[in-house]
Amino acid sequence: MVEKVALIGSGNWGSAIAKIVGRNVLQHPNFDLEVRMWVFEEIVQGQRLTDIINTTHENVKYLPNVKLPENVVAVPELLKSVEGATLLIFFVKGVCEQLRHKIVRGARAISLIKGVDAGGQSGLNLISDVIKESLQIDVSVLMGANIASEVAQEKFCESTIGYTDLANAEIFRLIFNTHYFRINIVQDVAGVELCGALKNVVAIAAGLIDGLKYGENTKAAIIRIGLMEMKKFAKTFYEGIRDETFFESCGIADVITTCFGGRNRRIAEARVLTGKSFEVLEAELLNGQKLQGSLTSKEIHDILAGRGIASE
Ligand SMILES: NC(=O)c1ccc[n+]([C@@H]2O[C@H](COP(=O)([O-])OP(=O)(O)OC[C@H]3O[C@@H](n4cnc5c(N)ncnc54)[C@H](O)[C@@H]3O)[C@@H](O)[C@H]2O)c1
Ligand SMILES: O=P(O)(O)OC[C@H](O)CO
Repeated sequence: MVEKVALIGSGNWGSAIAKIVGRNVLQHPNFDLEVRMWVFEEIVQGQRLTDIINTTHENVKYLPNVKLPENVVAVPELLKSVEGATLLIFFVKGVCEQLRHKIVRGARAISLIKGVDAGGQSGLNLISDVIKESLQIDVSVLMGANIASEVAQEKFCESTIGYTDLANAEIFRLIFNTHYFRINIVQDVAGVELCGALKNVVAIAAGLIDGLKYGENTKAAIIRIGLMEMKKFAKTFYEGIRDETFFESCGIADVITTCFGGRNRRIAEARVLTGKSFEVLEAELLNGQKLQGSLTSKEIHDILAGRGIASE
């Protein structure tokens, strides 16, 4: 079977991954050479972003100064972007319902979205489960210590795929793995995904203490306590979470990178220094990129409060 890849989303991370996947499909047999990337259309410098990407091969708004492979094609229509696709890579949530009954039989998906879906019986849904239920397909996840701009510059890092179906994990490893972006796979979707979501909460805490100038000892304590709380949260809500997952790139490594280099840390520090709200700072400082951590913090707090365990 010929595999065909579609990227659903084209922000900072989506574009960095487009560079990797676009190149990798050219290296392996049995892959369609065209990789479609769904772009939420917007006008940038008087032109449609899709036209800019398809002529300059650069996402000038979300990943400037990085060339994308020419076989990555920006598509503004969601349904057209997934036509014939057997491997779906998600960067945005909230579009699955539009894809219901519209994807090819035998397709598999992977979510690179670091967040949760506040809903379901326990108040908490994994985004991978939302995708799985909407599309009735197997869904893996990829999370790790991966600041997009550094990955796009081909600086060495690692990432973690959490899987249920080993064959699907292996095919996704094939399209993501490079000498500078090294993939490890673990059979723990919930553990890997919750690491990716919860590290953003720890990043907000790290940014706040940077703003308060508490110093490096306090930050190290926040990182250690944060990691322990991530583990406790994951084990409270899901069975089968593996301790080892927290030592993968998606665990300790992502907590470290995000507490030093990420957008969430930066905006939380600015929150203390300026007194402005997270929403205002997101709009002022991120040029269209999204801040996940403040939203996830609130969702996680509400979920815990709903169970009467927020104080833990
Ligand atoms: N940026 C990173 O370094 C990084 C690294 C790893 C994981 N992630 C995660 O990947 C996911 C995607 O992040 P990103 O950095 O690619 O995105 P981003 O924050 O750079 O960009 C936001 C994206 O949302 C799109 N958008 C804006 N309004 C929209 C709307 N109404 N409907 C649909 N799309 C809309 C924009 O076009 C853009 O593609 C997030 O969950 C993030 O936590 C990011
Ligand atoms: O810039 P942040 O805070 O969204 O973090 C980016 C990545 O998730 C780090 O792995």
